[in-house]
Amino acid sequence: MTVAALSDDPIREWILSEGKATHITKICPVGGGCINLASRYGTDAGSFFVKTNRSIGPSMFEGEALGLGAMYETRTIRVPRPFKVGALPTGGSYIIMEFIEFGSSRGNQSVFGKKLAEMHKAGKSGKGFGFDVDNTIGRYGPYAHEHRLGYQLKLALDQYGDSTIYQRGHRLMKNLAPLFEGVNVEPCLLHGDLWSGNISSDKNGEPVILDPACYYGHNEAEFGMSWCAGFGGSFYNSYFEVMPKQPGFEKRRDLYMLYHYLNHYNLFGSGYRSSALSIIDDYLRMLKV
Ligand SMILES: Nc1ncnc2c1ncn2[C@@H]1O[C@H](COP(=O)(O)OP(=O)(O)OP(=O)(O)O)[C@@H](O)[C@H]1O
Repeated sequence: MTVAALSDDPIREWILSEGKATHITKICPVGGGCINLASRYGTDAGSFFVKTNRSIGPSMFEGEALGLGAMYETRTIRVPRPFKVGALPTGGSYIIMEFIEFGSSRGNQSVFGKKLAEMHKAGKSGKGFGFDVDNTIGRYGPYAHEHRLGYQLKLALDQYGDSTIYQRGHRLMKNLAPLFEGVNVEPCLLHGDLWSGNISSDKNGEPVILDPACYYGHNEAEFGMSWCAGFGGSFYNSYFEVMPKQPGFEKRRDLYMLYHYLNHYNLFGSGYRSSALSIIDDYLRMLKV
């Protein structure tokens, strides 16, 4: 067996071979991200956007590339096309993707709603719920709530010893059926982490979404971050023209937010606890359980 030597600079190597550039004109840092180092590689074959991470192996970027690729293939909303993920010789990993020239605004809300709905409609799963890899937001199986909510509840118990959240959350999970009466939940391709930091527009004003945590799930779960996404009336109106609103949508809205509040509680601490607990308590009261 021959083992290919890890190139000194696999990013450069890819750009100058499969990337079809003959030379790299300049490399500029791109600000904004907190976790990874981002750069623009300018070449005679156009620009490439590259993120590197010094400590984590390629798995995180593989998840990102699979998600971007799945969304890209729907040919609906604009996302950067992923090109290559690999390991760095110094440890860590990189992702190379299409460079997008961003515009100054977030773009037209009603176009955004329509395109997002088109993605949900086109991105149907052949394999049920979940995704091929564990991405940064976590895995999800056919019993969506048990997997996603159950995972966050267990984390709150293990991490903070929060048995109140854990027990009440489980009581809610066992009693969700009335919220889904008459609803046909089909797995759709979701961005999975749709808040304003991941929503932008290109220089033509076309909406662009970035940094996904994709999975196949109920389309309504995409609005679980709406408390920091700023979706307005025109966004929802055009969304529902393509993906009609299902009965009981309003009753389930907080349930899908609960997952993200719990995730924030687990990641960032007790500031998010009361929001999560009050959603759980409101449902327990409403469902009389
Ligand atoms: N495909 C792209 N083309 C051009 N610029 C991009 C592209 N993707 C992201 N950017 C810009 O690069 C910066 C960092 O990107 P991003 O937020 O994806 O990095 P990150 O470190 O993975 O994210 P975060 O820390 O927010 O989780 C942002 O300012 C973003 O606007």
